[in-house]
Amino acid sequence: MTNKGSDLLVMEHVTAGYGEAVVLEDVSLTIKEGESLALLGRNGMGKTTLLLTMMGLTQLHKGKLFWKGSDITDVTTYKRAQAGLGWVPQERHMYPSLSVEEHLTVVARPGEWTVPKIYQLFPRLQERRNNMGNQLSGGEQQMLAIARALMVNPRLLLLDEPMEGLAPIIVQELLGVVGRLVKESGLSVIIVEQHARMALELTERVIVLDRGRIVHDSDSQELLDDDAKLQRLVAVA
Ligand SMILES: Nc1ncnc2c1ncn2[C@@H]1O[C@H](COP(=O)(O)OP(=O)(O)OP(=O)(O)O)[C@@H](O)[C@H]1O
Repeated sequence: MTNKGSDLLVMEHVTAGYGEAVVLEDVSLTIKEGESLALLGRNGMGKTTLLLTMMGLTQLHKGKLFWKGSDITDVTTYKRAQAGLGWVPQERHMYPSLSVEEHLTVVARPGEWTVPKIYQLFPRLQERRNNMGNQLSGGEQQMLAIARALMVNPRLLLLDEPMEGLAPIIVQELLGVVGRLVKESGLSVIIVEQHARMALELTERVIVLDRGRIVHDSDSQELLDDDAKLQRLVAVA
């Protein structure tokens, strides 16, 4: 069960980008405890930039960010991660010389998520526990990337295109895991995904970005039920 509750992350009138270049324009967004959000939009519309901005990895031009009510606008990425923002970037950044289990233990922080609990969620990682980072398939690497972020015991998990480049059978396996995370863990999750319907089926709420602005915000089911609108917003193949 999700635990709908208080505001977790609040962005107020955020304008951000890279150096002088503005990518996000006047974005205001509130993520609540336990909420699951699909972040959709065509290529280059600013989805990754929005996640990077939450982590403090872009140039903020205007606006403010709050985490559980505290102003984190000027807080470093490291401190944001410690406070509970867990980022799973598109590039998976595995270490060839660390085993699967070492990837998990080096980042572990006290909390609900432990190695045994991770292995329950990802039995495949338990099977591969002694494999090195460079001896894993793409799907296993993605599972490990998510598992590693969970070991930090975040409150909000940011998943940037977790299914990208994976074989359909692995996508199904990963979908099952992410679905369980979203529905059972009480964690807040934001999923950036090119496969819009897949993301909508996993989540409760959706926002769509168009040229750096939020142009749609609704229940995920509502957008799933309105095919014409979904086509217009994200040009689903
Ligand atoms: N490091 C960077 N420096 C300058 N501009 C960048 C940088 N990264 C991305 N951009 C630009 O920011 C805009 C938004 O990119 P972003 O990656 O956030 O989009 P996206 O919606 O995640 O797209 P995609 O689905 O292709 O990943 C694009 O115009 C892109 O060219």
